Amino acid sequence: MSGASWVLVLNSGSSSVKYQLLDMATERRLAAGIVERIGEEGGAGDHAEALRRAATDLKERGFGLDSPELAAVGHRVVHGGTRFTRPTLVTDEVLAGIEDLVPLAPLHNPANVTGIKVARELRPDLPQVAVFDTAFHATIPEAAARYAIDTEVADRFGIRRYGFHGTSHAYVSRATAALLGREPADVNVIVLHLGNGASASAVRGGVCVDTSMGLTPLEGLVMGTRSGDVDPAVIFHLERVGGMGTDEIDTLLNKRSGLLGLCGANDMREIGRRMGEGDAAAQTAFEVYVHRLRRYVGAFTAVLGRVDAVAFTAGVGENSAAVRAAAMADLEGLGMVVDPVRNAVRSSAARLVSPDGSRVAVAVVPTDEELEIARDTYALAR
Ligand SMILES: Nc1ncnc2c1ncn2[C@@H]1O[C@H](COP(=O)(O)OP(=O)(O)O)[C@@H](O)[C@H]1O
Ligand SMILES: CC(=O)OP(=O)(O)O
Ligand SMILES: [Mg+2]
Repeated sequence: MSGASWVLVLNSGSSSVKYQLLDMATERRLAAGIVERIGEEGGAGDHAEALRRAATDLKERGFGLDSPELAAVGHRVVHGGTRFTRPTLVTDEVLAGIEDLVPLAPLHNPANVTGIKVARELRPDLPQVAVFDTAFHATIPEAAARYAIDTEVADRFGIRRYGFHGTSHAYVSRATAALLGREPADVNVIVLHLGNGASASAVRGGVCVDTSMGLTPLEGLVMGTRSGDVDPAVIFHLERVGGMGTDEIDTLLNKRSGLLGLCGANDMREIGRRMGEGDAAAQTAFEVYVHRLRRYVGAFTAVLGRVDAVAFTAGVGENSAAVRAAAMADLEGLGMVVDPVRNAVRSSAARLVSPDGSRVAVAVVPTDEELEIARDTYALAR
């Protein structure tokens, strides 16, 4: 490859496309944007149109995708199954492999496939790299990855814990070690990625050993619109007693549950405001959210045996002092303490919120999935 050093990163979600252009010679962000409300009124009609809007926006800002500086396009792909466990150069065969995984991630993988197809059309000459959310979790041992159901059935249908948000868990666990001035191999970290989707991971010496999401991004923590853990029998009950169909229950648990289902709002800022006004449903939603989080902190403390750091990241983790304080309250016995003054500081930098000399460092570590994807992409494409 020539001296081209720009990487375009595409993160195609179920209803939005986030894009960033980075110059990997300096790791500087040249431009970033988002096309939201895909398929809704006032938004782009579909993902293909959203990507064309992104290309037009970049062109207007002086970064046309026809530029010879563009070296590669990196795509966030949510589900890589057992087949894709590292960043992968996209070929026709790889694209077909990603399409094969659509049944395991029906909300996410179709958008990722469209993103790859449109980017290939725009620049057929460029390497396209798929970076998988599941890849960092490929090291999770069998004891944590296997569900206790009939092995033959599980293997036939690919039912196991895959885990998601892997680029974030990888990036944040390394950045946490750097914040502590230690090597990733020397630290055990619990990473709490709390965005719209939310997941926790247990990272031992840089290697992921457990995570809260499972076969799909539905399991685990309470999320903006997803329920996280429920007794699987809730589904049978809704079918048999509630007369609901499979798709209806899927939509209920993925899109009408979590914080939204509990109080009608999926944004933690609004929940905070409503709690200030004495709204009981918002208070309950907050408490259910925090209780689930604490359960996973406890579980992953046991999984790791020794915890050096707890890292809060993504929209809620980076911005909500209230969630951090509540999640870590009364955990002195586990060595986890939050200093209220440090916790109240607003900053975009990685920082400690625990007092100096704490047994466990509690930290806010901003994630950067796009930079991580751009690094993986550039490393493969150049
Ligand atoms: N200042 C803030 N205080 C509390 N929560 C916030 C704040 N800013 C953002 N959030 C939360 O972060 C969520 C979005 O997180 P983000 O990581 O950007 O999501 P995504 O999964 O879409 O990447 C919002 O829905 C909101 O709940
Ligand atoms: C996998 C997943 O939950 O992604 P997001 O948080 O982008 O919805
Ligand atoms: Mg996110």
